[in-house]
Amino acid sequence: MPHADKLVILDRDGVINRDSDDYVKSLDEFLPYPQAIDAITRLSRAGWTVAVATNQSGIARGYYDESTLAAMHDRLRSLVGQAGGELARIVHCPHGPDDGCDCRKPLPGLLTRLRDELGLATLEGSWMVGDSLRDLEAGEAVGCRPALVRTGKGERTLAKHPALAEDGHTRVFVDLAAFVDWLLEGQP
Ligand SMILES: O=P(O)(O)OC[C@@H](O)[C@H]1O[C@@H](OP(=O)(O)O)[C@@H](O)[C@@H](O)[C@@H]1O
Ligand SMILES: [Mg+2]
Ligand SMILES: [Zn+2]
Repeated sequence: MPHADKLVILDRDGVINRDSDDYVKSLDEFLPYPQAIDAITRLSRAGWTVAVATNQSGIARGYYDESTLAAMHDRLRSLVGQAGGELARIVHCPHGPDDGCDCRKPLPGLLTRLRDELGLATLEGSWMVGDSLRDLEAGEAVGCRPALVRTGKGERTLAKHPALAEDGHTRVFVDLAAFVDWLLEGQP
């Protein structure tokens, strides 16, 4: 049974796989970082629940479709599975900025969906790991602890919002592997 204090919610592009300013539009462009696959595996094998919450406005923009996205996520699940790990859920927002949905980060709709689907009463104390401010804002809206990684848009995020590194609340890591190293070190 998942527990909020042993749940890590990951942004996808720029955290799990290479991001692109031109969007990740095909299975060939979906390039998971090996360190991220290993990190997810280490987390899940240590008893943590790992989920993914990703904005995919490229669908609304017509750059790719749901079946292409599903193929990327099948690839991701199989890479993690082959490494001995597990992803509990992958949820995405297919909408565009002007669609007025409640699930496009920084709105927390993807995270409350994860909370409900995982049968949790709250996400208080869970981790939200992202490369963009909107990821962290979505997490904090529902009580998640924010962690920023420097991969993907992370360096750009820090350059635009330098206070994130000094706010004493947001943890900053070079990549997902470094976050998992830190998180698991602190475990009994
Ligand atoms: O980082 P996550 O949430 O997993 O996914 C981000 C992607 O959906 C794309 O989000 C877009 O933002 P807009 O949706 O155009 O604002 C751009 O930042 C793209 O570079 C990026 O690939
Ligand atoms: Mg991202
Ligand atoms: Zn949405």
